[in-house]
Amino acid sequence: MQHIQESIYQLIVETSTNLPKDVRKAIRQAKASETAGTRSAIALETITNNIMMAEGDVSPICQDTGMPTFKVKTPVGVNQLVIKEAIYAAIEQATKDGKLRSNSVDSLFGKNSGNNLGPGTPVVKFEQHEGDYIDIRLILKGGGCENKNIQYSLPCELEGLGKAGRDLDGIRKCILHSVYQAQGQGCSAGFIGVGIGGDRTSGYELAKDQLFRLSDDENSIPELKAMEDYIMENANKLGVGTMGFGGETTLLGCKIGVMNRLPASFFVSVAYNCWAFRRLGMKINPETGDISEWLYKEGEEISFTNETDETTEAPREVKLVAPITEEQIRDLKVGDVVSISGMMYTGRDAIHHHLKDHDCPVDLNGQIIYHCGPVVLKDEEGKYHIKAAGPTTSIREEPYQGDIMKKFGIRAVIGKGGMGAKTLKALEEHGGVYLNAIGGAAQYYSQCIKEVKDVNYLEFGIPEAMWHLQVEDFKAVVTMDSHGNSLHKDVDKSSLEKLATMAEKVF
Ligand SMILES: O=C(O)C[C@H](O)C(=O)O
Ligand code: SF4
Repeated sequence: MQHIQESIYQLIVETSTNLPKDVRKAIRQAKASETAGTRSAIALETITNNIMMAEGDVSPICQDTGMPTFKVKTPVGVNQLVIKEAIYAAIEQATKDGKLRSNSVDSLFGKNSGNNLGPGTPVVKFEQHEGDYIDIRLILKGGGCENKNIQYSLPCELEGLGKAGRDLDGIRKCILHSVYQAQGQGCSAGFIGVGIGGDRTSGYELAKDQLFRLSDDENSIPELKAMEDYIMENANKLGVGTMGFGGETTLLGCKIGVMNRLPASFFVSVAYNCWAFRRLGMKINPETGDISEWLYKEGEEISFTNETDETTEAPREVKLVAPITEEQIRDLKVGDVVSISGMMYTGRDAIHHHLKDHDCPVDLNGQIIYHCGPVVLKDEEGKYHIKAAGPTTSIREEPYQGDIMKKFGIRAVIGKGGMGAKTLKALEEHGGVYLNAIGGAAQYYSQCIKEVKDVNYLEFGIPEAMWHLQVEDFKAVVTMDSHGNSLHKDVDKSSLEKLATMAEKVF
């Protein structure tokens, strides 16, 4: 098996940089269903551009390269320890080469291991099979969509839908609710894997296993096929849309599996995966370790074309260069597009937590904070280069954001998925704005970053450090303004109303 490490390295690189065909097909269909010129259509344009850029540059589609999860099937007699070692070595190499972000963090002390190895990372599951080849599949599932996974214990009470009982209709309600509760925060439109039954652990495992199915396969259980079709049709009526901007496509795929349960338990577990659904696999020759076949790659090439016939009026575009004045911020309204040039500073979980009771090494008065944990490489001269840099989910900073904006005079924050009532109030009082960038579009934004000027707090690890970025024409949409308006609040409300129309029994 002398080539096994190289084969696994290729699997990791390809998974991080090149979306499988069934996923591309679903995204292409979503794009075709949106009216050109709408916010969702523009977001999908950025997403499809990003997919093509990542493939062309062999760079990560999204900066969050997730929890690497390997499923390995071996013929009887193959040494699984050798495969495990090869996986670890390939993971380390792919991290060094900027194909994976260092994502393994000590849960007690916050230290990033730097090489994506550590207790529980990566996830590797082995099974034996009757085949004469090694089957290795990999999913790179990011943290933002992982946070939107949800597990229901039936019977339960669901907002909008009422009581969900221990029957098919109760399951239907849970699945619809799971899509509603994700809103745009898991970078919708998403794919869901659903596990019915099991215990809390095996239920989630079953849900994740569904993500290894092709998104256009057919369920062999008629009841579940009917449920998958129903969910695809009806979840897309919720109007959450791409990135929670509203629109026609909220769900790109739904796969449901079932297993037995205990008499006292009835779990419905849902694994939510963002549009950047990175899943590939390969068959490997157990003698040499060479790749004999790629999985999830059958069929014609799926590429994307750019629409030009805009039928809706293009949104207003405002140019911003920091430091920004309160007057400039008060002029911005939900729906405006801003194009930023000049400086912005990254800050996410660790920085927000730190700044709440510390000073900042840079003057943030009038400045822009970008919720982003980039992939960064250092060259031989010691200069940093951004390899991928899309936004992270902003709601995690909800407890701190308003106070920090006021304390340091920050005028704008960029992130994705929107923020809550506390931040909205602070934006109004202080004169601040929330800007939504397109989640997962890490290559698209990385190309707007012209230089890394400096970095602070590198001891928090690469994703959590404060990177000083010089950008040019970095585009984002105003989704929360200083006049009390929030697109996220509006979409949540209207999608909950839609959900409530689906309360009646169907199955
Ligand atoms: O950690 C990140 O960069 C992003 C994360 O996957 C998210 O969706 O919030
Ligand atoms: S930022 Fe969005 S696209 Fe990237 S991993 Fe997180 S949820 Fe997925």
